[in-house]
Amino acid sequence: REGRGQEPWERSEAGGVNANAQHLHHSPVSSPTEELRKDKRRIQHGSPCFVYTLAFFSALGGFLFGYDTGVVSGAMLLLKREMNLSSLWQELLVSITVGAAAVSSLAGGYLNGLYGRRICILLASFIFSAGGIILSVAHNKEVLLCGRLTVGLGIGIASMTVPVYIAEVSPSELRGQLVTINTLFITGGQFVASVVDGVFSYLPHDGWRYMLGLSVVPAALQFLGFLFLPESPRWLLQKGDTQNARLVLSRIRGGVNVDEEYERIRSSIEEEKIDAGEGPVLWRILTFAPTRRALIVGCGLQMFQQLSGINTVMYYSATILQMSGVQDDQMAIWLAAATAFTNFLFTLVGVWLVDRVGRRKLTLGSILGTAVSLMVLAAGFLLSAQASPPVTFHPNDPSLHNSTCITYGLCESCMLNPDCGFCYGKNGTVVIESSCMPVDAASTEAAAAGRCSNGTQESLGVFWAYNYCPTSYSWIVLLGLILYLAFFAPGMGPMPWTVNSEIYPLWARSTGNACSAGVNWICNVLVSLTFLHLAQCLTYYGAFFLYSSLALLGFVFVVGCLPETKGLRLEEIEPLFGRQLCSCGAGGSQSVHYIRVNGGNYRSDEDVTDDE
Ligand SMILES: O[C@H]1[C@H](O)[C@@H](O)[C@H](O)[C@@H](O)[C@H]1O
Repeated sequence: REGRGQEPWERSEAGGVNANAQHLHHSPVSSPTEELRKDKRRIQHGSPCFVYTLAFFSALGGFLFGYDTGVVSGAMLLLKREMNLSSLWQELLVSITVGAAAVSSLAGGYLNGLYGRRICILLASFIFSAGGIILSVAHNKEVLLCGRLTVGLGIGIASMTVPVYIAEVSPSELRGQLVTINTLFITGGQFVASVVDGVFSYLPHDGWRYMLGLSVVPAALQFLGFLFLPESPRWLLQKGDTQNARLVLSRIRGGVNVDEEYERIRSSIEEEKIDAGEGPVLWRILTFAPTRRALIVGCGLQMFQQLSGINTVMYYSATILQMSGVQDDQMAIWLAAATAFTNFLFTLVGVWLVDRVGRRKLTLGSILGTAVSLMVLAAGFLLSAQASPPVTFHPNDPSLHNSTCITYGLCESCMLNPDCGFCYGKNGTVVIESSCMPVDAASTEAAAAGRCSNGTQESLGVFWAYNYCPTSYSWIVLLGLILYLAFFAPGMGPMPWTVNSEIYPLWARSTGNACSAGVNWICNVLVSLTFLHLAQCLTYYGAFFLYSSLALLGFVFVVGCLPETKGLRLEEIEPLFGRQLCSCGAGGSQSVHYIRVNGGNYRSDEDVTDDE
């Protein structure tokens, strides 16, 4: 398109670059005219009831994504004892799911283009069900690994298909909210997983079978639901199935007249066919400037979501809470559920805000707040490290002579070695007679030898701290954790998924989403696998300062590159990427509407106001 002299899309704010452009301004704050317009659209789109049903059944994919990634930590506590798992096997069982999700999300782009969204969702729910069954009947670690891999394949396909499907069936004024519901379901899945972990942790034998197997229920529900739910009308139209596309669109819109919407999608697909060029889709995306920019924005958002450390914070929330003085392990499990619930609750705020304040402002506020909260977390860890209690007691047990644990002089360095824990007594609030001991091979809840070989025994005045040090600055860490979730969950949690579902033209949508979801999963693996090493090299506060700097970098990226897509139709979004990448974000806050002027100049149904 570039260099053709005339852009098929014109920005009304562009200073009249093309005199043919019809334009429509509308203020970021809801004016009475805008409200009227919204009412008119609502009437035109009929009852959104069916769309909500579609969103619900699709978002079960998000629920399974959250459940299967969240449930494993609790299951692992039981599994490692029952199956005598080495730490290599534990790491394998946790990360194979995320790794498989990375691969299958990339493959999902191809499958989506070929077989459509509906078949992909059916496939994902079938794979989820199969994975759940394999996991619940597994009798050895190899079968478990196979189950975790299967579940990961389902997660990857669902993670890239569901947002695309919801975006394609939603009316534009509800799109942000409905796609964000998918992330609400992800965090809901993580919360339910943590409750299930809590409940079944009281069932030491086979409790993990229930934890891992319960996901079959929502997976089967989604599969059954999608047997009766329709394909995306946009995909049908793209494949030339015009009759079904019109039927489905009319069904989704509650039987009202869909001629205008249908024609608009059809003509935009026609135009895309001319624009899209030749060769593999990824190649075409990369060689066509607007889609290339959209891909950079989409992948960048997903990358910064993971680099700002959400999964580390979630995973280590139990540790963070233990630092704050929660000594009891059962209690820590329930407090981790409280963390997951907080994440869920603040995602709900995001659902409420996304179509009100828009994607750009929400993401900006969220990532800035995330960066500041990470600094608070880091400061809490720094102060705790500076006040770290020294090792004052060196037990004379010959079995310990080869252990590196006894070489540490401070709790801080002892705690950063995953093979060691801190064993201490208390005189009031003062730590006394403290030693650094190797951890028991069977459980991190006790030392391999000495006073703490039975774990914490308050009645004897003996305390065992694995992964944390007793500190009086823990409240700062706790404050940082709460602030982090409050800022991250409404914006940086859902927006990367929501924005990606809408920024690509139809021909590039599945491939664009596959790539950005792939980036999300790859960064997820990277961050989770490197955290412990990072903490050992840089300490906890160093690691969190690093995440904070990365979040600040993300802020700059969002300021420059993320345009506002609120209220625009999917067919109206591509031209937002018509300018240089770093200036794509500049026009975002103006909420300008675009109207296609190629061929017959289309008037949108909003072109009825006097501000034309
Ligand atoms: O958007 C989600 C959500 O924020 C989850 O809490 C997180 O675990 C995922 O990695 C992320 O993609």
